[in-house]
Amino acid sequence: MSLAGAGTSMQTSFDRLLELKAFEESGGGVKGLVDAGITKVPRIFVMPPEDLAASGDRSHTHFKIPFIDLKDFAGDRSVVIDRIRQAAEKVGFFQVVNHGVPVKLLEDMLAAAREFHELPQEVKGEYYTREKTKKVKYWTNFDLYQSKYANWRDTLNCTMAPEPLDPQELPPVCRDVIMEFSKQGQVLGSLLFELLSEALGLMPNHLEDMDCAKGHLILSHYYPSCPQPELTMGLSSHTDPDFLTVLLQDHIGGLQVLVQNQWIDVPPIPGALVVNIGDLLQLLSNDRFKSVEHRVMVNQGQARVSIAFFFTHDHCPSTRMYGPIKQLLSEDNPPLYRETTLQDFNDHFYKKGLHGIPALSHFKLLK
Ligand SMILES: O=C(O)CCC(=O)C(=O)O
Ligand SMILES: [Fe+2]
Repeated sequence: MSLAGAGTSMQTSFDRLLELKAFEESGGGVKGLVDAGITKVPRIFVMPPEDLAASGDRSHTHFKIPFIDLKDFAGDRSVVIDRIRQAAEKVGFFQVVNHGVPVKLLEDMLAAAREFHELPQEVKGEYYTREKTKKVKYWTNFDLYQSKYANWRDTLNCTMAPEPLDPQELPPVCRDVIMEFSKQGQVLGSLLFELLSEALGLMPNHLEDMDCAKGHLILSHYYPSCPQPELTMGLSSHTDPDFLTVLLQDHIGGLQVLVQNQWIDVPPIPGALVVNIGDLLQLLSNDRFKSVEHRVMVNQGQARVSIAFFFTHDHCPSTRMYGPIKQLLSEDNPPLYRETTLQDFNDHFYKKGLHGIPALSHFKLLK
């Protein structure tokens, strides 16, 4: 395979397509490039400096991503709900501890994901696919052909619910741990949707009764060490196309959130989980809760692993319509979005990819 390094020649869209195809046909993702010993970032990954730049000067901000101890919830529920409401309205992100998922399971999940991505290519290559109907997909850049720049990241994408996944479909190195993580994540999801419902002033079961916790994907991401981290990104700036995301990150760091036009680090905290509001919850809450832009920087030296637990439905056609929740609307707060099915929302998002106009604006009602 020939993939030219950064800055070797003028780039044409024809070149780009050829290079994307060569990358795809290699079947080894970004990790495969690194294992092959590349010393320059191939052109398909190179982002212009303005897209890479940190907006604002981070050294002047003391802002910290909210940190919420769910243990307090047993004592004073309203305190936890207030904190969650503030975080969901202002930042769209918070970290939780004492969330009920055993810390040992978190460690095992990260280790198993790393083990999968570090398997020899001939072994993990069996799972490499872009086939939409497959519930277990190992791939790189879900939007490889749609987005302007490829990201420095590979993913094992598992659709776990609502239709149960046959564990035999999962790679043996991470089979048991993914099944257990799915079970425990589901329990935490129910609790979070309960607290978020109350934070919106609704009955505790409101969001779960709308099937927000019914489906989930587990995305095991691997961000290989990068020879020129100043030229590319692990994951471009985006918002999540789901109701809610629970993210487990390892100790390396690199996740940043855009708060008041400044990129703020989400520091790894052992045993903690990062929670963020997705586009669909912003839509349901009529913009009260915010689905906020975030991105992942890469580094030279260490590969990073993260596990994103996406609450949404994939592979599950449902005619259920999702729009701003009626109880939250009033004359002063008219609906900002039209109703959509998850199928339509997902189709729009996957056709578009990560870059460009945010998916939610497609569903916005014209004023
Ligand atoms: O790897 C991370 O820290 C973030 C992953 C993420 O944002 C996503 O999967 O949407
Ligand atoms: Fe994300």
